[in-house]
Amino acid sequence: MGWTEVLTTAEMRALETAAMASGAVMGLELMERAGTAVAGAIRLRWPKAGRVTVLCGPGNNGGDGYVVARQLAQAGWRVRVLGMDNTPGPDAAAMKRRWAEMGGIEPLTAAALGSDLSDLVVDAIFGTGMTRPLDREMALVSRWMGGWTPARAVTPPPIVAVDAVSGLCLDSGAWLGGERGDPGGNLPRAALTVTFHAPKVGHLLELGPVLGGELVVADIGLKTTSFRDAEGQIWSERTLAVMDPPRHLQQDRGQPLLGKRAGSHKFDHGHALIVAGTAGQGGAARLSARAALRVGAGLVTLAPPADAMAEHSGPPDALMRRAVDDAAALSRLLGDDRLRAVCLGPGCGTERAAALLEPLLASRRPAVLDADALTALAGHPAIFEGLHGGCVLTPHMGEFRRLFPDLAARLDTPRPRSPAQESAQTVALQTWRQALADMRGPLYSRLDAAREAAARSGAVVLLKGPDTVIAAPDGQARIHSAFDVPWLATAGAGDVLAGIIAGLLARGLPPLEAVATGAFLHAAAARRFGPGLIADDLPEQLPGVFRDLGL
Ligand SMILES: NC(=O)C1=CN([C@@H]2O[C@H](COP(=O)(O)OP(=O)(O)OC[C@H]3O[C@@H](n4cnc5c(N)ncnc54)[C@H](O)[C@@H]3O)[C@@H](O)[C@H]2O)[C@@H](O)CC1
Ligand SMILES: [K+]
Repeated sequence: MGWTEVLTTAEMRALETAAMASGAVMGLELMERAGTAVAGAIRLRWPKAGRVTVLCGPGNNGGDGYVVARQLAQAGWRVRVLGMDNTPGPDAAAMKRRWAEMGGIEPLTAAALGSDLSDLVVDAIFGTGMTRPLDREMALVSRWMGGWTPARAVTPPPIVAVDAVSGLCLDSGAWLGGERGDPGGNLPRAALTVTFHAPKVGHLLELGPVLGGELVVADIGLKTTSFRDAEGQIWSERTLAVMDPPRHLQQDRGQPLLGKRAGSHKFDHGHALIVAGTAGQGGAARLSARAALRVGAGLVTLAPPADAMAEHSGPPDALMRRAVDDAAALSRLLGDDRLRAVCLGPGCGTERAAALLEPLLASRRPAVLDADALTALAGHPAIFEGLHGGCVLTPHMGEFRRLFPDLAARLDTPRPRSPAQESAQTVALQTWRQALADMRGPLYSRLDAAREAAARSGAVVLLKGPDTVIAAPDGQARIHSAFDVPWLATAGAGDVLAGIIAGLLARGLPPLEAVATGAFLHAAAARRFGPGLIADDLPEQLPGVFRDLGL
């Protein structure tokens, strides 16, 4: 499967609870499997047994650590364990006792680590239970893992994180207690993170991919536990991420999703209208139009005002042109229902965008609203009210901030857990709904923000970034993390993305699928070109991307 389910920490806890409640598995068994998976991943990558230091926290993450210690010792590693006194969970305490029969446990302090000479460090301090910033001592331990000691900077040994680098919020990918978006000095960077059952949201957003290194998702036998609530409903607020991109594009219930059928007509692939702006601003819309053509829309029409038409006379010749001067002209044009999708915003000018938004929204046509259209929406609440489920908003963080200032502000400020939420964690969870309503991550995430924005606007929202987040009004979401293509951050790349999505909407993809597929194709085009990319190169890479996908 190309799309992988991604869980919040609350969903993971609820899944574990459901599995145990069904009698399918016991907590101790899960912990043994989790620790075994980590030890196995280590032995695969470091086949020669060496010296390892395992840092064990107070909860089940620490419990996993004691299992890792035991298994590596049995495999011939020289194991040093540093742990905490307080291990209240019965499973973790049991694993700690089993390790204590084999070796010692030193107190987990930065001073104890100062002289450590191991080849590898296993970070099993905190995992999905991480709810607040590290205390002073653990912050020092964390800085040691990041290569800092009071005396000097050292090169730390490779770090293997159990579930996450301790300190990372697995719901948001932010560093708990740190400045949002700032990787800061001396944050530990793992060579390998082994997580269980499914990736967590925080592995894919913000600092998650930066600090986590290679991500291995280990099966611990929870796959048969269905993702349903107590009433038997499949939970609909699903988050999926592209982990294994190519395959999901090929088949959709047996039909080729992007391939074209032999004998089809150009109108079978839809007609996209790309609105352009006044003279001097046309490049952006032309990039969008070229992308819509390359992604396979049957017809693409560029619509500048009449006095800017001359500027748009150049290639590609496949592009049609039609002057649209005002709202009335757009209304008339949209009377042709073969025009299946519209792109409004790139190089459009805010005033023109505001004027054209009204007839566009009234037509209920699928539409990508980008750039100047987003600025226009932010300035006209009455127009914003007209957004509908066929609309796609593609803001970068600055535009998102203008459209949803309160949501952006919540992303800036760490939201502490309320005492009620903290205690809810200790209560046995009975239903998915209860679990998910009671518990949210300690930090508000980009996923939370995109979901709320989608629910509020009634449109599909794509929040741009190297960790692109996409949310639909019904709560479904997609994450497209593409930290490997930093050269995609180039002028005009957003215009191309808007055009790709418009082209896919014209081809009849439902909005959420058009947006998720568009984000994937956009990154794949950039990846295929490599460094040195300019936005003009992106549409030209799409045929190669399609060939690579076997379409
Ligand atoms: N949920 C599951 O299905 C499974 C969980 N397992 C492991 O269990 C872990 C989660 O275990 P826990 O829920 O016990 O949580 P953790 O082991 O992540 O954290 C332990 C406890 O530390 C406390 N804490 C949080 N932030 C702190 C801070 N800054 N300073 C001091 N204390 C802090 C919390 O009260 C938390 O319960 C996962 O990350 C994973 O490693 C695995 O054993 C396998 C299955
Ligand atoms: K950890």
